[in-house]
Amino acid sequence: MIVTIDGVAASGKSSVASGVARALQVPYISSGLLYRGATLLGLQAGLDLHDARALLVTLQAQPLRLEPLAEGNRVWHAEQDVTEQLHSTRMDRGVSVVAALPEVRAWVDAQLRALEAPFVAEGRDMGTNVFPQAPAKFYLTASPRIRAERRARERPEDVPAIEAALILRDQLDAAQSAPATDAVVIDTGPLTLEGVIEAILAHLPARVPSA
Ligand SMILES: Nc1ncnc2c1ncn2[C@@H]1O[C@H](COP(=O)(O)OP(=O)(O)OP(=O)(O)O)[C@@H](O)[C@H]1O
Ligand SMILES: Nc1ccn([C@@H]2O[C@H](COP(=O)(O)O)[C@@H](O)[C@H]2O)c(=O)n1
Repeated sequence: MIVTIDGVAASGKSSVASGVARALQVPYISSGLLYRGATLLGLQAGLDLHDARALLVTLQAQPLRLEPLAEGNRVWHAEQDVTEQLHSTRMDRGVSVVAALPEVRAWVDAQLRALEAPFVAEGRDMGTNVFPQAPAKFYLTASPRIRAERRARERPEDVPAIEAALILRDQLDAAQSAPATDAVVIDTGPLTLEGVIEAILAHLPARVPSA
């Protein structure tokens, strides 16, 4: 069984995916972490983030590993856990450039498709491109202001600056962020985190066929 949860930036995808996965007692997969990991390697190597060839050479020479722990996914680079370096304003600015490169997308897709189901996968194109065969698909939205207010509780930045950055990232990610035609779209704005998780669980068939 694969459940996909896609959506716009900071719509709650990873928090919701974690809660749904916990309820189903399966792992969850944060695909965005692989794009963030690729961005980190590019920045550390001083590469032009538009240079797909150089990025791929770096990724192949220094593999990244996604560890889908229930309490929060981790990313390993060789023997080093680099997860804490992946969520910052600097990383948010660079990641959409890297994620627009077809070669990097193919690299991430291959990593994800190699994982053994069952799991809950969250990102932008889990339901459309990576796991189109998934039997249960969801797409999370919320207004930029609400998302910025939520994020401001995690980062010491003001709401308008976060909101502007989220709107920009949504625009840069638009090509890969359309909801699947068979996804259930949930506006998380009026819902609590627990409310979103419950809404998704309520939509799941009692027994989801293997995908
Ligand atoms: N329904 C909700 N009600 C209140 N807060 C929420 C809700 N959903 C998510 N949050 C909070 O919003 C913030 C962003 O959530 P989260 O990091 O899960 O989003 P995301 O879509 O995975 O973000 P990103 O795209 O940047 O990786 C977190 O602080 C989370 O606790
Ligand atoms: N399936 C995906 C997932 C992510 N991206 C890109 O990575 C960035 C970070 O993702 P978060 O989920 O951590 O926000 C995101 O802004 C996209 O650029 C993607 O393209 N496809």
